[in-house]
Formats: sequence, C-alpha cells, structure tokens
Amino acid sequence: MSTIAAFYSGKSILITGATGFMGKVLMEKLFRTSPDLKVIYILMRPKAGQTLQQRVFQILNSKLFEKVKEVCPTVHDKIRAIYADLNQNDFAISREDMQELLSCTNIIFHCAATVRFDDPLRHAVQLNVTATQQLLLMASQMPKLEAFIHISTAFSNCNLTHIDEVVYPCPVEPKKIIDSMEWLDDSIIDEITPKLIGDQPNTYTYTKALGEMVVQQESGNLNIAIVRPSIVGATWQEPFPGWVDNLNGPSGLIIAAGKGFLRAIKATPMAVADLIPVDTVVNLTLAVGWYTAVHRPKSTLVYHCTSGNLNPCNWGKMGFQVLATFEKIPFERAFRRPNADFTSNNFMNQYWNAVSHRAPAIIYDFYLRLTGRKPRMTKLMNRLLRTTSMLEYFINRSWEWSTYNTEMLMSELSPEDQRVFNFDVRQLNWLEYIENYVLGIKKYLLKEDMAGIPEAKQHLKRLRNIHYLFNTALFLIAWRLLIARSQMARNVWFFIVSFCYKFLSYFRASSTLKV
Ligand SMILES: CCCCCCCCCCCCCCCC(=O)SCCNC(=O)CCNC(=O)[C@H](O)C(C)(C)COP(=O)(O)OP(=O)(O)OC[C@H]1O[C@@H](n2cnc3c(N)ncnc32)[C@H](O)[C@@H]1OP(=O)(O)O
Ligand SMILES: NC(=O)C1=CN([C@@H]2O[C@H](COP(=O)(O)OP(=O)(O)OC[C@H]3O[C@@H](n4cnc5c(N)ncnc54)[C@H](OP(=O)(O)O)[C@@H]3O)[C@@H](O)[C@H]2O)C=CC1
Repeated sequence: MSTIAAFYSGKSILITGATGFMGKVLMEKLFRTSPDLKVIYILMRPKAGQTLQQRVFQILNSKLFEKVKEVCPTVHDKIRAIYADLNQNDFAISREDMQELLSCTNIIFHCAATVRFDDPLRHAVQLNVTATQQLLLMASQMPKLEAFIHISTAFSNCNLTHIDEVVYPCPVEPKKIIDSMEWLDDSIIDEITPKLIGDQPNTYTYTKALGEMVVQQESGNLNIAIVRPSIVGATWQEPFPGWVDNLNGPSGLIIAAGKGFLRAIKATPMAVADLIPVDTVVNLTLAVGWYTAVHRPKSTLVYHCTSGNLNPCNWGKMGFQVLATFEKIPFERAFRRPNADFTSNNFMNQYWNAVSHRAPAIIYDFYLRLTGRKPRMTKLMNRLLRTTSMLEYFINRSWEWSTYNTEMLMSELSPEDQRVFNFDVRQLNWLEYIENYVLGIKKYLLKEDMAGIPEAKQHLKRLRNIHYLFNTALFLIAWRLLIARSQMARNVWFFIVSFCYKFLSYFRASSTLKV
C-alpha cells in the first residue's frame, strides 16, 4: 500500500480554498486514495445565493467526484463545511467551530487566495497576507497539528530570472504593509501601489511574495512547507484527463482563440510555457504534507512545482498544438475561424489589435444595431484585450526554477508512492496533454456536446468561405479604386491581363495540337 495514502488515513484535514480549482482536485485525490481519512474541514463562505451545504452538494455531484463516490460512499459525512470568511477577523468562525478546529486538526492545506492580477492592493493583502498570518496564529494553537502546507506561486519572485527554492526577502516588511492597510485610505493606497510593488507585475505576485515571508517569519515551532506551482492547467491523468473548471491562466485564452475572438497576441514563441497540470500539483502537495509531518525538516522547505527545467515546452509549440486541436475538435458557434497568431513586435501587435480585433467588433456591432439588436462585441473585445495585456508579462519571458527539494522528495518516495502520487513531469507528453486540455475545456467549461462537432466543422467551413469572399471583394474594391487613380496601376493591370490572355491562348493551342 502507498505510504502517503496510509499516512492520511484517520487524519482530520483542514483545507482553505477547497471550492477553488486546486482545492477541489486536492479533496478529490485525498478521498480517492485515503477513503479512511477521518474528516476534511473546509473553510468556506456562501456564494452566488448558495448556502455552504448547497455548494458542497454541487461539488460532490460534479463529474470530478464520480470515482470518489464509488471508493468512499460516505464522502458526504466526511466533509465538514465551516462558515468562514477569510476577509474578516478570526475569519468570522463560530466559537464552537473554532474549538473543534483547534482541537482536532492534524494537517492544514492553505490554498485560498485571490488570484486576480488587478485586485486592489488592500484586498490582495487581506487575503494573501493577513489571512495567512491569521491562519498561522490558529495553527500555533492546534496541539495535534503535524504539518502546515502553504500554496504559493512560482511567480512570487518573477522579478528574478533564476529562482531558488528559498523565501526571498521583500523590500518592505509584510507587517508594515498589513499595518498601513489599516489606516491608509483607498485613494492613497491606489496611488502608492506601483511604488510598493516595484518590479513585480501586479498585486497578486507581490502579495504572494509577502505571504511567503509571513509564513517564514511566523512559522514558530510549526512544521511548515511552501509549494510553488507555475501556471496551473487542466488535469493530466487523474481522475481523468482534461478536467478544468475556471477561466484562469491559459483556459480563458484558449476559449477566446477557439471561438475566433482572439486572433493575435503579444507572445514570444520561444519563451518557455511553464504549465503544470493541476493533478501534478496536488500529488506533490500531498507528498509534501506527508514528508513535512513525518520527517519534520528543520527549516521551512520550498518546493517548486514547474515543468520548464525538466520537460520544457514553449509558447510557439503550445499555440500551434492548440490550433491544430481546433481542426479536430472545434468549438461551437465560433465568431471567426480560429487562427491566433503570436507576435513579439509591439507595433505589429497594435496593428493586429486594430485590424483583427477592434475593426471586426465594430463591424459586427454595426450589423447588430442594423438588425435591431444590442451591440456587445466591442465591449467583449475590450475585455479580452485587457486580459491579454495582463497576461503578456508571463508569455514574453522565461524563468529558471531550481527543483532540488522537489527532486529530493521524489527520491524519498517508494515506487508505489511514485506511482500513486506521481509528480514527475518528465513523463508528460505535451501534444497529448494539450489536446486533452482543449477537449476538457469544450466538455467541462463550455459544456458543449461532442455530437455537435460535425455541425461546428460545417460552421467553420461557412466562415472560411465568407472570409475568402470578403477578402476577394475587398481586394477588388481596392484595386478598382487604385486603377481609377494611378496610371502605373493601370499599366500593371493591363500587363497582367494580357499575360494571362497569352498564357491561355498558348495553353489552348498546345492542347489542340496534342489531340
Ligand atoms: C492560441 C492560444 C494560446 C494560449 C496562450 C495562453 C497564455 C496564458 C498565460 C497565462 C499566464 C498566467 C501566469 C500566472 C500564474 C499564476 O500564478 S496566477 C493564477 C492564475 N490567475 C489568473 O489567471 C487570473 C487572471 N485573471 C484576472 O486577473 C482577471 O480575470 C482579469 C484578467 C483582470 C480580467 O478581469 P475582468 O475584465 O474584470 O473580467 P472578470 O470580471 O474577471 O471576468 C469576466 C467574466 O468571466 C467570468 N470569469 C472570470 N474568471 C472566471 C473564473 N475563474 N471562472 C469562471 N468564470 C470566470 C466572470 O464571471 C465574468 O463573467 P460575467 O459576470 O461577465 O458573465
Ligand atoms: N491557478 C493557477 O494558475 C495558480 C494558482 N496558484 C495558487 O494556488 C492556490 C489555489 O488557486 P486556485 O485554486 O487556482 O484559485 P481559485 O481562484 O480557483 O480558488 C480560490 C479559493 O479561495 C477561496 N477564497 C477566496 N476568498 C475567500 C474568502 N474571503 N473567504 C474564504 N475563501 C476564500 C475561494 O472561495 P470561493 O469559491 O468562495 O470564492 C476559492 O475556494 C492559490 O493560493 C494560488 O495563488 C499558484 C500558481 C498558479
């Protein structure tokens, strides 16, 4: 039996962010491999009109949990949803719940965070720094706690190009930032944000770096580890390939490209696309939980969960494979044919934005207005361009992450654990993975039926014909205008026509001779 799976049996595990992308996969794997675990406490809030119980019910009834329900029929009873809002003092947890958490918890996985790049600094600090500090305080009062695993990001130090598995100091102490958020008003915070974040690209990476520092400074006697995944993508293998349920990272852009909205993006084709499947991150996280609790390393170990140094793939190859997959598995009701191009030149990027994004949106909105409908394409396009501009930082650079700790951990695992908790990305076949990723987006995010593929292909053919017709008409109009204005263009035109005529005459004469 797997040593790691056995370790989690009988344990009470606390997870923050369990309703998020990574949190769900973490819970699924825990229940599937250690069905005898005692309980999983999930700190969560009601959302979108759903109570805690409704949210849990929805998660457990999703496709992701189908296998779990076979292996662990009592899964409903083993989840304890605890009302908590990480934005509030003491997380607004009731006294009884707090008592239970403090006295029973064995392992903590802290996944909750705001992952938005444009969150106001105050909010990002509250969730990614202050909440981490409060959770550590709670952890320090848990007599049975064996390990605290903090999920950070490989980009928390993306202002560096070579990143080691260490916590780097931040220019301003996290405590000072937390204190200042209490008395500064929003307008001043907005004004000083660019100065504070310095060479970090956004408030997300900045606050994740501060969060790591808090973890290191306040670790006390706790057994703590930090896991740093890079760009987390759909599942590779488990519980099945291609599962994804949110638009973060590449997923949103793959949809935009597949639906024909995204036609060009400023990206460096040779830059490393450091994508990592979510099930790989979860496997490493569970292995880290076990190792930290059992081996109790003297200091806080950082584990990079990245693919670039072991099995690199670049954005050019990834983009090509995404487009190739659209040929086989097109998305339904595309706006234009999928044909996204990478450009590393600023001027060309502006040009394509005007010609391939804004102009078609304006034309389409004009058509909607003419037919008495509400225009919406320009708004959607502006949103897409804002999103691409925010992601540009990450697709035009390459980073090198050292993975000594991660490799050390791999060597510590038994062959059975290496199989059950596989995080060796050298075995990943990118082409197959990307194809499954696109398929997963179609099935689980867009909820499109596979039976609709022939109709989607027909639709793309129609779009291609419209495209050719439109281009031919445009060319003829431009040419007609040119001929009317320029003697030179007229001469070229007559030369081409007479050349074609001569060629045709020669061709006809030679074919008559043969007969
Ligand atoms: C050929 C192709 C090549 C592809 C090539 C790809 C390259 C791709 C590189 C990526 C590189 C990242 C590298 C960092 C890796 C980390 O460590 S960070 C973790 C990942 N974090 C992210 O990706 C967050 C990025 N996103 C954001 O920050 C914000 O969404 C943006 C980009 C600022 C956009 O904000 P916004 O315009 O205000 O839009 P927003 O309100 O968020 O959402 C618009 C709509 O989408 C929905 N939505 C937004 N997010 C979600 C979600 N997660 N789930 C479901 N619905 C959502 C909203 O509900 C909303 O719908 P409506 O309410 O309008 O109906
Ligand atoms: N996705 C990625 O590409 C990467 C993610 N990471 C890290 O991995 C971790 C998980 O990310 P991911 O799963 O993708 O993120 P998601 O955005 O999918 O999930 C975030 C989770 O945090 C919870 N949360 C947010 N605010 C609060 C709050 N005030 N109170 C209670 N819970 C809250 C959310 O709950 P709710 O459902 O109620 O909103 C949700 O469960 C994060 O720490 C992130 O920084 C690191 C690298 C890349």
